[in-house]
Amino acid sequence: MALWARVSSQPDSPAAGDGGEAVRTQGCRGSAVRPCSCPCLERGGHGHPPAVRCAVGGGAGRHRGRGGLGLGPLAEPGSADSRVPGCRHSSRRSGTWAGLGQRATPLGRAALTGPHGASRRGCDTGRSALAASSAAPEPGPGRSRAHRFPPPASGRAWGCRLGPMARPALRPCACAAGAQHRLHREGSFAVLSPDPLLSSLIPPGLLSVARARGAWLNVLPLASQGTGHGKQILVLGLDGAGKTSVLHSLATNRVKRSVAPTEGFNAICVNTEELQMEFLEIGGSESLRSYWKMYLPKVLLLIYVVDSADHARLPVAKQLLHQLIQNNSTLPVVVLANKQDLEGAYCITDIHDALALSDIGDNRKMFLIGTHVAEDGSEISSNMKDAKELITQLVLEAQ
Ligand SMILES: Nc1nc2c(ncn2[C@@H]2O[C@H](COP(=O)(O)OP(=O)(O)OP(=O)(O)O)[C@@H](O)[C@H]2O)c(=O)[nH]1
Ligand SMILES: [Mg+2]
Repeated sequence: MALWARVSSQPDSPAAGDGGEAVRTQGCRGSAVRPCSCPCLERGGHGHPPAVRCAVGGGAGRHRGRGGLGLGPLAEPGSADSRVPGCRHSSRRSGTWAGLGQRATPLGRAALTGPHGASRRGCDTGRSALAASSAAPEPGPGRSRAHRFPPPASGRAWGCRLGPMARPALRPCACAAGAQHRLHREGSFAVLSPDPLLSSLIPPGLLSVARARGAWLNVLPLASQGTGHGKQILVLGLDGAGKTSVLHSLATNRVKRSVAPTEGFNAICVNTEELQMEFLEIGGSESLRSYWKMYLPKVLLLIYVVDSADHARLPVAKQLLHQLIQNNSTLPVVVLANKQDLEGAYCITDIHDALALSDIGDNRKMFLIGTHVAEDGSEISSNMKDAKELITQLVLEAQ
C-alpha cells in the first residue's frame, strides 16, 4: 500500500496534473489540524503539525488502491467535498499519481492521503497489507560485503561494471555507450565513466575512501544517445536505509535488494521516456556522511531515504537531513520512507513528524513517499513507479 506525501512545494507543482479521470479524494483541511479526524488517521494520537491539511485519497483513478500522504501544494485547491462535512479537498492527477491540493499557509502546508478503497483505516492498514504481501525476509544483521550490481537490464540503465572484486583486470566495456567510455584506473579498482561530466561527480576523497576499503565503484554508463548532460540526483540516507535497493529497483523496474553496504558511492543512470537521469548514491555509514554535503550544490534534487522501521535512528536521520539542507532553501527534496513492508515500520505520518518535515518544507518542493523493496525479482510496486514518475517530473521542472 503505497504511501506518498508532498510536504511542501511551490504552487505550480509538477504534481499538479490536468485532472483527467476523476480521482476521488476527501479529507479535511485547516491551519491547525490537531489531531486529525479524517478517516486516514483513525489510529489517532499523532496529530498533524500546525497548518497541516489532510485528505484521504479515494480508490478511483490511477491510484489503483494506493494510499498516500500528500503534503504541500501539490495541486490547485479544490472544492469542498460534501461527503466529509466541514472538509475541503482537491485532487489533480498527473500521470500515474495524483496530487492533493492545498492552500499555502504561513506555517506549512500539507495534504495527507491514506490508503484508498474500502479499507481506509490509516497507515497501520497499509503497513499490514504490505507485510502480508511480502515474502521477503527481513534483512539479517550481517550483510555480505560484496556489493554487486545487477546485470545489465535491457541494455539501458546498467552495463558497465569494473572492479577488482568482480573482475581483476580492466577490459573494454560492452555497454551501449561503448567507445565513449573513459577508463580511469585508481589503484586497486577502476572507475568507468562515460564522460567527464559523470567523472566529475566523483570526489577524490571518496575515491580514496573506497580504495582504502578495497571497495569497487560503479559508475554506470549513459545510454548510447548520452549527451553528457545528465540530470544529477543525489541519494542520501543512513546506512541500511535501502538507497541502493531503491536505486536498483528504479533503474530496472524490478525489485532487487542490495546485499551489502555501499562502501563509497554508486552512480546509476536511469532513462525514462522523457529524460536521462543520473543518480548518485553516497554510502550512509558515518565515515562517508561528511561527503554528503559536497554534492548538494551540484544536484537538481535530493532523495533522502529513511528506514521506516529503524525508530531508534530516526532522530539521527532527521538531524542529518536538516543539517544538509539548512543552507539550501530551494533544493527539492523527496523523502522515501522505505521498508514500509516491515511490521514495525512507521507510517508516513509518523515519519513526517519524526523528521520534522514541516520545519524545512516551507519554500521548497518536498515530498514524502512510502516505499518498499520487498520481493526480489518481482515488478516494482506502484508506489515505486509513482516515485520514479515524480522524480522525473521534478527533474524536468528543475532544468
Ligand atoms: N524489508 C525490506 N528490506 C529492505 C528494503 N529495502 C532495502 N532492504 C534491505 O535493507 C538492507 C540495506 O539495504 P541497502 O539498499 O544496502 O541500504 P543502503 O541505504 O544502500 O545502505 P548503505 O549503502 O550502507 O548506505 C538490505 O539488506 C536490503 O535488502 C525494503 O523496502 N524492505
Ligand atoms: Mg547502498
